[in-house]
Amino acid sequence: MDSETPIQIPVFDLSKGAQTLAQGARARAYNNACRDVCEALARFGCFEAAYDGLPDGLRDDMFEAMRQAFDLPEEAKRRNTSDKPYFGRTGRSAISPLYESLGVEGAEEFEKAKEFTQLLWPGGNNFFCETLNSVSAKLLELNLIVTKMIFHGLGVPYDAAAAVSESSIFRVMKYDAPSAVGSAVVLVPHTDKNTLTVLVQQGGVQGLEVLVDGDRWVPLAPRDGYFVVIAGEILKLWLEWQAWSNGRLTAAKHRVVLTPEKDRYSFGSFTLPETSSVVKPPEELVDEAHPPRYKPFEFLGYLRHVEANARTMYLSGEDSIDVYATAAAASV
Ligand SMILES: O=C(O)CCC(=O)C(=O)O
Ligand SMILES: [Fe+2]
Repeated sequence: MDSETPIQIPVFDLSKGAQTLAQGARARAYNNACRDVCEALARFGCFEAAYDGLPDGLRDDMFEAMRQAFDLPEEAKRRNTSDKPYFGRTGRSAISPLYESLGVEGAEEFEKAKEFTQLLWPGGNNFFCETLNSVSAKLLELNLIVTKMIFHGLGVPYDAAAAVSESSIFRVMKYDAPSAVGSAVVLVPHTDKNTLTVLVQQGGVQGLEVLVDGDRWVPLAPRDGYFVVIAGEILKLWLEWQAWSNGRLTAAKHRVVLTPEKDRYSFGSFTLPETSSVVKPPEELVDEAHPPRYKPFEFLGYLRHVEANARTMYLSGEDSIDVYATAAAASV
C-alpha cells in the first residue's frame, strides 16, 4: 500500500450484533458480522466497536471514580498487589515511568469490587465500588460478545474455546503528560498477553496507536460510544495452534503516545485463561493430521517469563509469544 494512503481501522456496530446474537446464531446478518470481525482481526488485530451497552453517564462516572483512585496516596495504591504478574498495580517502571495502572480481578463480581474498594479506601467508597462493578460487568459483556463472534466466524465450537476467556481483569490506566516538548511514547509498543482486550479512552485526549503492516502507526482517536477491541497473544496462539485461522489472526502491536498538554485516562476489560491452566489445544482437535504446533505451557509460567524479561522483550520489540511457545516453553 502507498505510504500516503490513509489507513482506516474498521468500525463495526455491535449494538445490533448483540441483539442478533440473542435471536440465534444462524441469522445471516450475524454470520456476516462475525466474518467481518474476523477479517478485521486478521488484517489489523483490532477494530472499533459502537456498542450501546455502556451508557455515557456510567462511562463518565468511571473516569471520575478512577481519578479518585489515582489521586490517593502512594501507600494506598501500593496495596493493589498480586502474586500473579500484571494482575495488580503496574507501571511507574523504568520502561514506562509516566504510566500507572491498577488491576482488579473479577471486578464484575460485587464482592471482588468491594474487596478492591476497601483495599484503597478502608472506610469504603460506595460510588467507586458500584461504578467499578457495573462498568466492568458491561465491558466484559462486550468482550464476550466479540469472543463468541470470533469463534463463530472461524467455525470453532465456542465451548471448546471458552477456556481462553475463563477469567477477567478490569484495569484503569493513567498516563502523565510528558514534560518535554513534542510527543513521547508513554506506553511502549507491545502486544497484549491475554485473550481479548476492550478499551475505553477518555474523550478529547489522543494517544492510542496501532501498528499496521509492520511500519505504520495509526492513531485510534477516542470517540464517545466507541470501544477499541484488541486481539491478544493467547487468542492468536490458540487459534493458530489449531490452524483454525490459518495463522491469519494478528495480535495488534500498540502503544500510547502523548503530547505535553494533558494527562490521559483509559480503562479496559482483559479476558484471559485461568492462570493455573495449561494452554493447549483440546484433545479432540489434535490427531496425526493435525499435530499441535506448539508445546503446551502453563499460562502463569508465560506471564512470569514476560515479567522477568520485560525490559529486553519490550525494548527489542521481540515480545511475541510464538518464541516462548515453540522454543522456550517448559513442557508440562
Ligand atoms: O491506554 C490505552 O489505551 C492502552 C492500554 C494498553 O495497551 C494496555 O493496558 O495493554
Ligand atoms: Fe495493550
